Amino acid sequence: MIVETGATVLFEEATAVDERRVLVLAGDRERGYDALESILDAIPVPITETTLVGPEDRLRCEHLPQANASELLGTTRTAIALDAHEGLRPNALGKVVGAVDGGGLLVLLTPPLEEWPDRRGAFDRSLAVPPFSLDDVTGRFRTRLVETLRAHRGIGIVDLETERIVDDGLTEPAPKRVDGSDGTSFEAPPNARFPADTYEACLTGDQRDAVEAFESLLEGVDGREDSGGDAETEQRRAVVLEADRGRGKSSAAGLAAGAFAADGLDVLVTAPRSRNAAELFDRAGELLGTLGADATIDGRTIETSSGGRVRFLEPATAVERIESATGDDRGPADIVVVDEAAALPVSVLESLLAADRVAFATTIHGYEGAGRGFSVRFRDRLAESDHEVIDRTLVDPIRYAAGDPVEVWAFRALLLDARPPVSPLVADATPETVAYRSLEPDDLLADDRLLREAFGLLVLAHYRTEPNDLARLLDAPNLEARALVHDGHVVSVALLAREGNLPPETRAMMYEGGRIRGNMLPDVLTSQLRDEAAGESAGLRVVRIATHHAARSRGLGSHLLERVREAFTDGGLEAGDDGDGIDWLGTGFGATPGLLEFWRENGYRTVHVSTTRNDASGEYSALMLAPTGDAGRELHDRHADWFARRFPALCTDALSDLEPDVARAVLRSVDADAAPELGLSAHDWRVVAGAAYGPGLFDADPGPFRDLVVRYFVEDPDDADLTAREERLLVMRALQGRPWEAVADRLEYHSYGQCMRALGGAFCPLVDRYGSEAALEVRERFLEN
Ligand SMILES: CC(=O)SCCNC(=O)CCNC(=O)[C@H](O)C(C)(C)COP(=O)(O)OP(=O)(O)OC[C@H]1O[C@@H](n2cnc3c(N)ncnc32)[C@H](O)[C@@H]1OP(=O)(O)O
Ligand SMILES: Nc1ncnc2c1ncn2[C@@H]1O[C@H](COP(=O)(O)OP(=O)(O)OP(=O)(O)O)[C@@H](O)[C@H]1O
Repeated sequence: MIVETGATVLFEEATAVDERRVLVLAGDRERGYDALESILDAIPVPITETTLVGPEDRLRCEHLPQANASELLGTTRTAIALDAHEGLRPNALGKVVGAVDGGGLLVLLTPPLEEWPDRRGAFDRSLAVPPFSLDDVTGRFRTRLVETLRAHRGIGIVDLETERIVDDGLTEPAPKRVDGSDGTSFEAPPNARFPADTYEACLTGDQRDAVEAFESLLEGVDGREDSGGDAETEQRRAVVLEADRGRGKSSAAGLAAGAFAADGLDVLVTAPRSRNAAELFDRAGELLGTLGADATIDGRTIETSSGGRVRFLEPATAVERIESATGDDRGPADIVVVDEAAALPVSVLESLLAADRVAFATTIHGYEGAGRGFSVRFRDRLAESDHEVIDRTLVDPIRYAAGDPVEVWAFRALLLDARPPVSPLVADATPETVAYRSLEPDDLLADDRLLREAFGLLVLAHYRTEPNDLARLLDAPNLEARALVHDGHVVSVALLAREGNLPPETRAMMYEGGRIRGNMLPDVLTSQLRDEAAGESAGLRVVRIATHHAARSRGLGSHLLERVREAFTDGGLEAGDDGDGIDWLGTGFGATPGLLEFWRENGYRTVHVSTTRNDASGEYSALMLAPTGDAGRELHDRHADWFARRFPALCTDALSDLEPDVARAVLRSVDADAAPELGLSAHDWRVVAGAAYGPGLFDADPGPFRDLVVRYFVEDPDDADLTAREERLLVMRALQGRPWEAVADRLEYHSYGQCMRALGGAFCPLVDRYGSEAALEVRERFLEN
């Protein structure tokens, strides 16, 4: 009874001020469910607006397991209950909190709070990376979470064991407006192209500005003149809406989509799941209703009598339709709208840029959605594209009132807004001013500023840091974090994972196709590259490294890697009880020429390139090793040899679309000792020298040319006889076998013939350097003529 009353009062306060409240039901699980059912009966929330997130479908409302919490992204629910008894995925918590409506309640079902940190759940099992066991996983993330639940406003706590309300969660706020608006009504801007109703439907000034930004997409559509009056140059355009959750960006996109459709235009909407675009379709349908447009709504397709349409397509289908559009064909739509863009892989976003007019709506701190791919990688690609980009940021909250205490709590508990130190604090950092330090989990737990700076740096610099990573940093037994600090502020940070050192049974299991947690390098080297001994030696993988953007290119990243190497190798401070240290350092990352160069400079050498692109970054991954002991040297050497040998075959197959500059940097980062012996026969040499110096043709027998190219790049990476363009030509034509026309076009040779001659010319220095007697004879013969 006490619990229902407490919950009702808390819910009423939430409703009165359009804020959210959290209610923690701590104690026995069955009692928790009993209490939850009576609460849901007591508060006036329809079952259709309630979701249970947990392992079992126990209530009459919608049910989702934590693993599927992404379905809630971008949706709005009045009450959500999250059952954390069998474990809590931090990512799921982030997604769930973001979907609760103003005036709504999040109910957390937890074990007794004092015991919760020590309870191991399903998520903890994912942190128990071999050779570590579940007992090695700690409960610091939950310790911190419980502290924040106790400390923050707006969070009620019920002790189910004593049936006591420990904290009523009431904040007794001053009364305020509850319709989500700031009270203003919005008028259309002068010369607006959208109907005035579109603007009048907006709830904040930010949303109005966002809708206005969409008007720019009308220019040039369907023969409409650009505002500059130049209809010939059809400027491609992109609108980007950024906001924290619940600021009304999907709704702004929906209002614009409705206005486009009323005007007879075809709008294609895509998002990770059709459900994520629910608000967008609701607003579009409502606006068409207000406008009195004759519209039919059928699921995720709205059609208007003026020939307009708003329809949803899955991202893959949308990409396929957009990319297959050719020439004058405008493609599958006049305008493409991408909702929850941050939750889509960068490669998909990039493909969507094939559309002339495209809008992206994305969250800023909501990296609970998918990581920071949008800001970290995609922003650069967008800037390089020929789209004129219009940015709008929506600040004022709509889903819930400004100052909502649950948003404040979620940001803190999951570090959604963690940032690196402000630039002036680290602007003067150099390798001479910084100190190397270990970021021990207990230190991070005790020092929130240190934790925020380190985690904030990782989030900002990487496309895939999420709340689960915060828990990993605090609790995973295989992870270590090290940093360089300047005046106590984190300026460079590295996340390190212990890998390898695996017992024979585990290695055999991997070799026979079994899966293993963590251990990325041994796993790939064993399962894909068929080396059963790969997991034997002990290594340390640099999972992530980042330097503050205000202090890059001063040698700090390299300094941190050097300090890590010293500490973890023979005789180093962190070399372990036996003082023997690790056998190798390693890394794996989305390969770009700059990063490959960074790692090469630091002594790491490539041993593998993935055969598929990384979903989130759209890049191929490079795996690199830096041996620190004999066992590591052996592991490296055999893999470097195998890699150099297989690379040409990969280039005509899985890596046929690898960027030529990445291929150049990959080969240059292979250890020179792995340069393949040239087994060219006298005849092979006559073919190669004949193409370089005489009338011979590469096409007649490409094999010997390929070996030569690999040798050229690997053997002496710092000594280039060829220009960058010639090297790209070697990669694209000789290694990847791309068609002559495509190569000539991409490298801007005037003709196919000129491109063929250039390839022959590019082999001259290679014949000069490596050619056998037979090759040199051919050369002399043609040079004399
Ligand atoms: C496993 C992984 O984590 S891989 C991902 C690495 N991290 C990131 O990409 C996050 C963003 N980037 C960064 O934080 C930094 O640029 C780091 C960590 C890569 C390098 O840190 P820094 O302190 O700048 O390193 P340092 O000064 O020792 O070396 C810089 C050199 O690396 C190379 N380099 C590093 N990154 C790049 C890049 N993106 N593009 C081009 N060159 C690069 C360059 O040669 C550069 O020298 P230059 O600026 O004189 O041309
Ligand atoms: N103009 C509007 N008219 C009516 N309701 C609106 C309007 N704008 C926003 N809302 C309501 O406010 C809430 C948040 O809006 P919306 O989903 O568009 O925001 P968002 O920034 O896209 O949020 P998320 O990041 O969670 O996807 C929704 O419940 C939506 O129905």
